[in-house]
Amino acid sequence: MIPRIGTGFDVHAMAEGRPMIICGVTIPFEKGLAGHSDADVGIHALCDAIYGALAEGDIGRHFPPSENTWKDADSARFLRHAAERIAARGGRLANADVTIICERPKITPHAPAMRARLAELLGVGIDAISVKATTTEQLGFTGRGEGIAAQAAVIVLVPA
Ligand SMILES: Nc1ccn([C@@H]2O[C@H](COP(=O)(O)O)[C@@H](O)[C@H]2O)c(=O)n1
Ligand SMILES: C[C@@]1(CO)OP(=O)(O)OP(=O)(O)OC[C@H]1O
Repeated sequence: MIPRIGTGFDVHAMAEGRPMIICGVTIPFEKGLAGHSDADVGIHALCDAIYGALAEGDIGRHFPPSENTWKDADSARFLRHAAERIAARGGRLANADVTIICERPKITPHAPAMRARLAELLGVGIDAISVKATTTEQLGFTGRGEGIAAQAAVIVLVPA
């Protein structure tokens, strides 16, 4: 097997009256994230990292925002698809590392549940999945609480 790296990045704006769903976990918070789907910024970055590792485009190619089917869609659907693409190539996910960038909500208390959910969706052990967080020291749109960013990196092993 040969290792292929992939990276992903996503941003969603904060919005009133929406759930705050990050890495498949609903977090109690006064706002949520706006998007065409459920706006799970962590899963979207992770999907893009996997598609990138496979050189199979990005989440918008597989799930176009122009298609009403994906309105308010559970992003678990997208991550399962990314996992299926790894399997279709005869590969396996070696590891994934997701970073959530925001001041609030605090992510660390939810990181164990997030890791467990992502591992379940990807069909890998929890040790293969990392979820961590950082602020931007109150700078920029994340610092002002206008939105949340996420970045992800993966190593996918594929047959030579
Ligand atoms: N939304 C966040 C942001 C950060 N954390 C945790 O706090 C630590 C310190 O953050 P800095 O940006 O000051 O480096 C960070 O390492 C995380 O453990 C968090 O849980 N949720
Ligand atoms: C996930 C999709 C699905 O329509 O919609 P959004 O929730 O807007 O999320 P984004 O990260 O902008 O990716 C684009 C779309 O593929």
